[in-house]
Amino acid sequence: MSDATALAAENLTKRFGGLTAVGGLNFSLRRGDLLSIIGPNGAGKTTLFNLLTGQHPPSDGRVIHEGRDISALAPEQRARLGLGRTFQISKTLTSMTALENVMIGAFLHRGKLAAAAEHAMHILDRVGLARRASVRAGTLTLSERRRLEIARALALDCSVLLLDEVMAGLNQREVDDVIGLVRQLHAEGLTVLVIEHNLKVVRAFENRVIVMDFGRMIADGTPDKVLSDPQVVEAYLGKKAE
Ligand SMILES: Nc1ncnc2c1ncn2[C@@H]1O[C@H](COP(=O)(O)OP(=O)(O)OP(=O)(O)O)[C@@H](O)[C@H]1O
Repeated sequence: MSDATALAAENLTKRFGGLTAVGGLNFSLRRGDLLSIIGPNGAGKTTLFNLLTGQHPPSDGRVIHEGRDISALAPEQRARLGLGRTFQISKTLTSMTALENVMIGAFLHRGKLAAAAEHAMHILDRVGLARRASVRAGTLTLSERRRLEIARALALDCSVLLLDEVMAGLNQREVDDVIGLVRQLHAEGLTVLVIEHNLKVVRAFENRVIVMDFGRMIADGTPDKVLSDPQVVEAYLGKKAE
């Protein structure tokens, strides 16, 4: 795996009036890294994603992608550079089929309908949804919709994938399946950032974790190290880590 920096935050800050949702965050990811981001409700995790993918302009600091400052770029421009994401509130178009949902993104990049359909089908297969291609997205199960969200991000040929609580509401078997999918995408070379509340998932990934609290990073390291850090236990868990 190359050690080139895929994505970095430099003093990244977002203020909403008097509230600092993200305050002076610094981290750097190499291509092919997998990073979990945890923290209590309101810690600033989704705001961090919004800063990285351009939904929010930063109040201060910079977002660096492959060595280039992309802080002033719009979300679509960042998507074209390879930043793909899912949203906490699904953006799948429920009246369209799974295939059509993925084709929209594929079409943006390919510009020809037949090529977009072929690419979208390939992606549905990659996320395990090929058999559901012609089913309306609104009738998919929650777990399938999460896969579809991921497929929509992949359709934009992303090299960095940001997943915002894709496991929320899934049962254990479904969580295990999505963990498998994320591992597979990571093994294929994607750089992956995962916002996650389920600590079993964070442990399962066995990769770097950063912990946010009140917009700041309070810990950074392996799951074992981070989840036994007294500051994390107090701030995040409010009790002894499982
Ligand atoms: N557009 C906004 N305008 C004003 N305040 C906001 C906005 N977006 C987020 N906030 C505030 O910023 C803080 C961080 O919110 P954020 O959604 O990033 O937290 P989070 O860690 O993702 O929480 P959760 O785990 O509940 O999703 C919260 O206090 C939230 O109310």
